[in-house]
Amino acid sequence: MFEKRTWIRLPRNVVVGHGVLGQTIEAVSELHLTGRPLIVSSPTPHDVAGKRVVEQFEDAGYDPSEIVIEEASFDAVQQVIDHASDIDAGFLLGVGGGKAIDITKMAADDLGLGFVSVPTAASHDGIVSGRGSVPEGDTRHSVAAEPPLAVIADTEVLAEAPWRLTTAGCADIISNYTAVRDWQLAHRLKNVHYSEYAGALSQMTAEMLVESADSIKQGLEESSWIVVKALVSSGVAMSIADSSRPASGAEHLFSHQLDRLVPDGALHGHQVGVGSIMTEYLHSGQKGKWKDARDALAAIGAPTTADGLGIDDETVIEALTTAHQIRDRYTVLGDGMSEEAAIEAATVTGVI
Ligand SMILES: NC(=O)C1=CN([C@@H]2O[C@H](COP(=O)(O)OP(=O)(O)OC[C@H]3O[C@@H](n4cnc5c(N)ncnc54)[C@H](O)[C@@H]3O)[C@@H](O)[C@H]2O)C=CC1
Ligand SMILES: O=C(CO)COP(=O)(O)O
Ligand SMILES: [Zn+2]
Repeated sequence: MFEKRTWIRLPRNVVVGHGVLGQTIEAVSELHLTGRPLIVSSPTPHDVAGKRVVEQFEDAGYDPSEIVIEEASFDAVQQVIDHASDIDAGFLLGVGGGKAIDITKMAADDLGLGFVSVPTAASHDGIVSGRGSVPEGDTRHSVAAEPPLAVIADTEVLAEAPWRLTTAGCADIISNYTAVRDWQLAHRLKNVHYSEYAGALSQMTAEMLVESADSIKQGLEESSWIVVKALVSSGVAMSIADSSRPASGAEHLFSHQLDRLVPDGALHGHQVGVGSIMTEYLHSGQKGKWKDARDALAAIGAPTTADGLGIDDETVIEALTTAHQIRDRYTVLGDGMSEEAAIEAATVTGVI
């Protein structure tokens, strides 16, 4: 008997473009959500977009409530759950960068409520995904979470965000190359399930972004358009796979480990980008494609070195040699790199 099943959860409305924040009510009312909206944001996103979202709900006769979270943690998720329960929220909107959006989607999952994603930066590909990623102690939990029913990505808001957030989003996409290579390796060596559709979409998204590098320039709203569409596409790949595998391999393990070692270090996208230069080298050796990864990152102005991340060489080596411990995900790091091999990889690729 044929027993395979797949259940792909995707947003119904993906609204991207100049000024679309002003269409929040329109995009949400189509979803037939009822009850009080709870708007979750962090301090800056609250100022640049959250307030406007709240005002729109007030003007439209809803009774919105809001909460501004300060950090990405399980405590913050709990704060949102408690607040939503206190006010008897009907649905949630996450307004901000990757952390605010992840916290909202995890809280929505727990509460069994609908969730709408309102990114204020094109900095990460969790905009659409049904995964939430929050550190806890020594580990990183990427858990199934409520995927957004709608995404409202205003390119005017995204273009006004600091440019480094956009280059971080580009680097998060460029890292899909190595993520897919790790996934294929895990499939061959460990029989991990591999989705051809999700793998191909993730890879194609990275290729299209790299091909558009010339049009990704500071001050051009068009750049935010190109990047956010790639982020959406990468998130869809994760939804198809029902896993972050298409967009998260060893380069992400490296970044998650850096987050532990240097809590206020560099942006997620920038860290995974530098990680992918080294893991590409580990996959294909000195004559392999690591220079392509480095050049693609350099072309859009993302860091390619430890210095560029503002992280010292020793910490890079420590993160590389311990990254395999962060979660049960087989990658090119196998059961761990020796210190000598890590120094070699980081030195040959010019990261340190
Ligand atoms: N769930 C998923 O599938 C994914 C989750 N992530 C997670 O997302 C997080 C990284 O997201 P980021 O956005 O890089 O970090 P973040 O959410 O900390 O944002 C970075 C900074 O940008 C600020 N910011 C956001 N919008 C702004 C604006 N318009 N103007 C000025 N400042 C603004 C934020 O306040 C924050 O200080 C990580 O925790 C990562 O693990 C990343 C990719 C996928
Ligand atoms: O950052 C991500 C994809 O870009 C999410 O991956 P993680 O599962 O490693 O948190
Ligand atoms: Zn990422």
